[in-house]
Amino acid sequence: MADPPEIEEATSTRSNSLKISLPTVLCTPETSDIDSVKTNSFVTSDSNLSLPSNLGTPTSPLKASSPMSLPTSPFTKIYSQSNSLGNSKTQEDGPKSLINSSSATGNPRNKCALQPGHSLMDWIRLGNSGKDLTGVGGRIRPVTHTELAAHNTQKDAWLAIRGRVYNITHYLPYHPGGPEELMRGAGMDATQLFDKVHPWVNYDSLLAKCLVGPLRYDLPDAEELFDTSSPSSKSDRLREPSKAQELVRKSMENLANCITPVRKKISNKSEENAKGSPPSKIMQSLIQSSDLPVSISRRAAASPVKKADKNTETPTPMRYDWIQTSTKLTISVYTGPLANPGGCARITDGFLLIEVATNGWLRTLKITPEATLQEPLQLRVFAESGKVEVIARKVESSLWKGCGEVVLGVPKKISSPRTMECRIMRVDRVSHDTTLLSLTPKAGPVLVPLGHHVRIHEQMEGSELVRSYTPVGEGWGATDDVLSALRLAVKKYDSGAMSPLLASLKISDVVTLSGPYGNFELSKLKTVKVMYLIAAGTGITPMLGLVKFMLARSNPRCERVHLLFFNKTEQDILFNDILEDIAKEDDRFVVTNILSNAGPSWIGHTGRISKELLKNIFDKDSMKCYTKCTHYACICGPNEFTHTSLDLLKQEGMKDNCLHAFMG
Ligand code: HEM
Repeated sequence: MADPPEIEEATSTRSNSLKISLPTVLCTPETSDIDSVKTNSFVTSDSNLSLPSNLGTPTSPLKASSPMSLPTSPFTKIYSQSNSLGNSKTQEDGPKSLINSSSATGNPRNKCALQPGHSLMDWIRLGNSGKDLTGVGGRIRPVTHTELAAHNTQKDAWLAIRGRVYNITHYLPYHPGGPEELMRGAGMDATQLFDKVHPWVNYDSLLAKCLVGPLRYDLPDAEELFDTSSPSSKSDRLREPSKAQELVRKSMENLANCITPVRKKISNKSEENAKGSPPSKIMQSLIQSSDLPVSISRRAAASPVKKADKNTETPTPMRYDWIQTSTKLTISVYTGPLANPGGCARITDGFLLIEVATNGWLRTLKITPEATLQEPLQLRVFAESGKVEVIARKVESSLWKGCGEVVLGVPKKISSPRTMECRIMRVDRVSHDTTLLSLTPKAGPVLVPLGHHVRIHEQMEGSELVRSYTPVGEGWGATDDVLSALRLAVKKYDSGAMSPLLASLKISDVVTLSGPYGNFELSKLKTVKVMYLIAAGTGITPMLGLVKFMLARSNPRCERVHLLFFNKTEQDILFNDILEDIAKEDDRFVVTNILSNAGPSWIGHTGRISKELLKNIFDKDSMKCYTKCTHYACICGPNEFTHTSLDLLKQEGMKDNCLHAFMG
């Protein structure tokens, strides 16, 4: 699913002679040779060109001596005062003094050799790949000091600088000073530490995709807020902002910092920009050279909601937002935390149509883009925040004034599932009898809510055969080169009516799908920290998405996911390697395989689901439901297996509210 790399390593020269040197200095061995460090990013220059926030901070308007002498690194703030050592570097110092070849700390340089594949360009590529680097689904939200402090391990590290909290977990191996150095700032407000080491580093560009949200000040207790011990007279206290006012001011400032539209930071003439003036040519070429996000909408709009009928529930308003690079337009639709949306997107007669379904309601967005967009569209969801993202490619690479005209449809109640023609794009084998079919709907990508399924319809001898399949999502065996595909794991039963037919399907064949179906409610996992997943055979498919969702969620952070996976023989265990890899990487995930027909070499559990087995594997006491439960169990497999499992879990003290059985 990664975008093709659009950025060239090192230096790229544009037709207007603008030379943009990307900061090879961050990855090259150190040298005192002047020529070879000319690409060093610590240059000072003097003109009033401003970069978008991703290229320069608002507090440090980019200065260049001429349009031709732009700083070599868009990722490093230009500094013309002094560094942490007090070494003044002004333009008058001449070219030599523009080069900073000493350590930020005053020690000999202690930059680390980065592992292969961890250069700055690799980091930018990762940022552009669509991977969620925030770890919280990409939705900006306030973070308290207490929450920040909890994220202080190499596997889960957050840090705050100037009121913004960033998830630095993914950046650790890319940090030129080494992960250990960066970890010194983990779990805390690292502004001072950062400024002490390298105040010029443009952290907000580098970590733009890692932004979690503004740092919220924990509420002080009443005594502290209304400090009565102060000897100052009332009039004096009125003049000084109170602690409460100061707290509100700081929180608001941090929040504004995080939500200030990037567009505003593109230039000092932000208002003009907001009204629609496109960035200058120089800006355009800079932006195009990196394909970083350059503008987002000023305000998210909400969809109109039908007048509430007294007796019928009404949908919550849908908000949307957009962001662009020179080559892509991304529309984000916010459905709310754990709303578990379904949806689809397509381009029809030049319009971009987006449909989003939650809670039985369908909402539509019809966008008349400023210029032509092309397929294939990419559609994905951030399950925790409920954000749906549609990414469309621009036919011609340029920056638009806006995303185009948007018409929000009136929400409609969904009456029946859709039927769609899908083309097979890939066929991958995942076990001796199971194939993974990657299908793309002809009309455009479709999003199936987590834990929901689709049905395949096949005609055979005049009658229609129907089978249910839960899409397995990305990263489960097939390479993810088919954008927004539905991936279905189809097990072949030799005596089956339909599965042999499906197993014989080839690339380019067309099948009819309907859906989505299901009654799984993701919102029931709102407070869940411990998840029990009990699956048999292909009943593993709905569990896969849940494993990934639970391990990735941050609020609350999941403590444990325990998968009990029942199969006949060892070779029947689907996605075994991947599950094992996840368990190796994340000790919160535990897989227990149980075989009913184990070979002589099997040393694991055997048998069928039973009270004894559950007692052996699970901590019995932790399964009991009390008033406020933070655990949940999901079951999927043949009917008899599902019913037995449900009964056993209830006997162990689990209540209906904490149980879900996936039934085809
Ligand atoms: C707050 C805790 C941090 C510490 C203790 C730290 C420490 C260091 C150290 C010791 C170096 C090597 C400096 C040298 O001698 O050349 C370095 C380099 C660097 N760090 Fe950090 N760092 C921190 C945070 C960050 C953050 C948040 C970012 C941005 C995302 C960042 C980006 C960089 C870059 C780009 C360099 C290379 C700059 C150069 O060439 O001098 N660092 N860091």
